[in-house]
Amino acid sequence: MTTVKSLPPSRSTAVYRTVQCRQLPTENLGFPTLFPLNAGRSCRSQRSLALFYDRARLKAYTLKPIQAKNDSESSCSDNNSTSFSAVNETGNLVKISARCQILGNSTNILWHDCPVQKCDRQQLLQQKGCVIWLTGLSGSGKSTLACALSQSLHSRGKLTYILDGDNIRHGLNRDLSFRAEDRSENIRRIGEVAKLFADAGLICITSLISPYQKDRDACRALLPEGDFIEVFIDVPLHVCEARDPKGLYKLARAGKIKGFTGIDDPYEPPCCCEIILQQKGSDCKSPKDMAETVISYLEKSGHLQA
Ligand SMILES: Nc1ncnc2c1ncn2[C@@H]1O[C@H](COP(=O)(O)OS(=O)(=O)O)[C@@H](OP(=O)(O)O)[C@H]1O
Ligand SMILES: Nc1ncnc2c1ncn2[C@@H]1O[C@H](COP(=O)(O)OP(=O)(O)O)[C@@H](O)[C@H]1O
Repeated sequence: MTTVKSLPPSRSTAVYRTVQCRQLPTENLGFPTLFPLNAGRSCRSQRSLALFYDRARLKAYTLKPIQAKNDSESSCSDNNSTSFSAVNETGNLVKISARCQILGNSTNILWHDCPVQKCDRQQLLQQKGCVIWLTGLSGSGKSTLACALSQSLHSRGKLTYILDGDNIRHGLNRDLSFRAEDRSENIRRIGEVAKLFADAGLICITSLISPYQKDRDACRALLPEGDFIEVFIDVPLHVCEARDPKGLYKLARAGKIKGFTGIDDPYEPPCCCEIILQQKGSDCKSPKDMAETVISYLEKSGHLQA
């Protein structure tokens, strides 16, 4: 039977949010089946090393290589979650459930840790890093709210940064279109960047249509519990269309833009988000009032202090 190395016994029954699996050219580091079922044969090698870390307790240990005995039933399901058995330092068999993630096409990459960690940066900034994810139709007021929120938090001495879809499509994501797979890639990349900003200790505000639930969920899963705050700006299509500040709805209705969200491309409203800012009839709160609603949430959630 294999043994688990460097796995703190007190943590051994925790639910691990992410498991990164990769192969190393090292014998005796066996973790054969912690891979999606559709992974290539080479991924199932007996020489795979499972590296796992618990994002919720990032400070305690970031990445610990383990040796583990795979469970006979263990394999990643479609949503990449899995459970497996391992033997902890005290020799007890423990069950670990995890999300697993394959490290793309790269090989021989290990996590590098720094003694200055997220909690140290948060202490310096006197705030907690998080992502405020604004989602809604074009013209619903995402960019306006993002600015109002950033201004209001800035005036309270809080460090924020806005990732706006329009702007990022000028640079990092200039290669992406509005086809479904490109929208997903747009969200995935921005989700990863937002995660880095939150890890830096900033309050990162994203302003993207982000029309698909599964993409927003995937970004949520990148962050520790409570640090992804999804805000749905729930403004009816006819209101957004009447605003039409860029004239895009008009072009979409005229068939000059294909695949425009809300017209001939879907928008999936969040099924469970932290905050809904709703426009009721002709009554719409001012951007400043909406920002206050979000700030009250941040105050209660403790993100405005270290
Ligand atoms: N086909 C189509 N559908 C929707 N939106 C379109 C389209 N083409 C261009 N635009 C403009 O691009 C802005 C949305 O970019 P996002 O990166 O937020 O979109 S997405 O999240 O990837 O769906 C969006 O900006 P906002 O109005 O700020 O939402 C539009 O101005
Ligand atoms: N709370 C609000 N009440 C009324 N009008 C608003 C509000 N928020 C934004 N707007 C207006 O709606 C239009 C679209 O806002 P914008 O922030 O660009 O939306 P989005 O980024 O979602 O496309 C702009 O003309 C803006 O002035």
